Amino acid sequence: ADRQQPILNDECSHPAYTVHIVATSPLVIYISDFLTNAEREHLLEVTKGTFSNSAVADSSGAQGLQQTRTSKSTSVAPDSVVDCIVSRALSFQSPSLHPSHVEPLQLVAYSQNQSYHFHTDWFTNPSLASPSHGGNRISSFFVYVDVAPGTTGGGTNFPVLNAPHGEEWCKTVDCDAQWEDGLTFRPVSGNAIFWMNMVDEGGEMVGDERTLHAGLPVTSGSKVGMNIWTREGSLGSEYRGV
Ligand SMILES: O=C(O)CCC(=O)C(=O)O
Ligand SMILES: [Fe+2]
Repeated sequence: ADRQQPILNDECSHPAYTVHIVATSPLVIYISDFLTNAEREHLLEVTKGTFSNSAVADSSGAQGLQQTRTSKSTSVAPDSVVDCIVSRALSFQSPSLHPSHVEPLQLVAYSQNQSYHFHTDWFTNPSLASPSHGGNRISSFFVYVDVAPGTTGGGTNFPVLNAPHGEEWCKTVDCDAQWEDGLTFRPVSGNAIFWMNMVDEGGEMVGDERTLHAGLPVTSGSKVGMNIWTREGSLGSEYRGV
């Protein structure tokens, strides 16, 4: 009777998330309710006090601090809840995708006036996409883990992509944005954006320039997001922290 009760079930049950295709080239999919509230709280709890200034890889491949990314980041250590989220992200993509293709999950926290300038998640520097790195980042999930009530700004903007038409999109897409600014997702807790970073060019997979995106400045409130990056191949164990 005095046995400690697990906070969450270890069975890894998945929420009934819903998906909508936003674009087919590049493939962009919007996912509602990708995380449960219990998972969101768990991620915040296990990373509390571990955030430090976000790094960016420069053209030489070196990781450094830059004004283009003013948020704070942390890696999430694997546990049963985290592994369950990873398995969800894997099976979303393919039933045959091996967990070794996924990078350690990263949380990124923005407070007022913080942002992440335009970038691609795939690396332009081949040294960061070598076979031991599992090649390049084939896909990205950006998950809104926690958006404070009343937060303004903090959308995720794809300047080269077109916003889908229709009133029904306006909860998830910023319908007030200028057409020429491209596609901007509103930050909504628990929801996620999935996209493919690479495209087949004559039989070779290359980074897709159209996946350029930014984390727009949070103008008030705060936002915590999570990156789930999948590599083309198996990531060496030294990069998976195991
Ligand atoms: O904050 C966002 O909306 C996007 C963040 C992002 O693109 C990243 O962390 O790679
Ligand atoms: Fe990104």
